[in-house]
Amino acid sequence: MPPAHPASVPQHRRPLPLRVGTRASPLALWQTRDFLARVTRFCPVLRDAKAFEEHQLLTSGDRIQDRRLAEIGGKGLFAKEIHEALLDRRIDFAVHSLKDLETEMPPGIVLACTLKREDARDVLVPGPALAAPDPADPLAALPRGAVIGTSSVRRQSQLLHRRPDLSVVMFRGNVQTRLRKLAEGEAAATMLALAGLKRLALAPPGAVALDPEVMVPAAGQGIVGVTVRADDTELRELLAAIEDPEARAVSAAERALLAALDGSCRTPIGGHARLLADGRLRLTGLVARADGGFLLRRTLEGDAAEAARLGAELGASLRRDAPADLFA
Ligand SMILES: NCc1[nH]cc(CCC(=O)O)c1CC(=O)O
Repeated sequence: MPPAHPASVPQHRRPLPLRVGTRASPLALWQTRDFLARVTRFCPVLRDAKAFEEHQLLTSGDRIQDRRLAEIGGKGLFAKEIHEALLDRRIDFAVHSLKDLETEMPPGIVLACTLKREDARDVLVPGPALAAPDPADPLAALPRGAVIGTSSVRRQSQLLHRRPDLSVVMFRGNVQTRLRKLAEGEAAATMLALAGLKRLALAPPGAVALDPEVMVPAAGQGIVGVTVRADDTELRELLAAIEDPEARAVSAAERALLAALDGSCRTPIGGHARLLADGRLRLTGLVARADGGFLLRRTLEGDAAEAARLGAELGASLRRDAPADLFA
């Protein structure tokens, strides 16, 4: 799809500023400001310094720091209060990390725009006591019995499947908090999304990216998504014009996979799609047990125009062949 010509962007007659909702973490703020910069490049009438007003919102996911997301209700927790602000008309649109956004939007809210994907891979970050891992096989290099900090059941299951000798301690908080815990020796290494590190211009020494076939990323990882009220035609048109069609296709596949598998938010699930040179789409899905004792990974290729159908099909196939208790 060719990028829409700027002339097709609607003139904005509505009162300014447009109010943008965001979480307050450094990563969320970076993503929000990057998004606003894209909008103003595309729509010069919004270049005015007073065109946007940033509303930082505290979500349940930010408040609850002592438990796994999987235990307290999963993804929706980073978006609930933001959805409420949209529906209450306290904000006009909101910027999210797509991987923290539930697959089904609440009534009245739509995912209007997905931005160009940053690197979707996870990285292994060694703490100060560890030698830099071998980039060819980073997980093999971890010392026997080492303690790895993560609170993601998806990362934990894939790590323990490969290395049952390792143990895992909970690491929550934003990217900076987790790096501080690592520096303080709470774990020998941790795993983070490369996208977050790149956006924050952080390059922890020894960090190595993990092959997405070895550590299947989360659905939507590295993609920023923007939500608006379904009835806000004007903003929906503007946002549709700056959408990245490739990000829309891969996220449609990954999110349909997630939706098809989503029996319980405690289930480790991975989903990663990429567009091939011939316009086809290749999707890898993973479902596992948190302790790594069971792990099923499958790949499917199909027409990128039918990304969501492909995701649903792969999700159904994984679900059929995984133990039923994973979806209880
Ligand atoms: N769950 C927190 C979160 N949500 C999005 C990112 C990274 C950026 C992205 O995936 O777009 C992170 C940090 C991490 O997982 O290390």
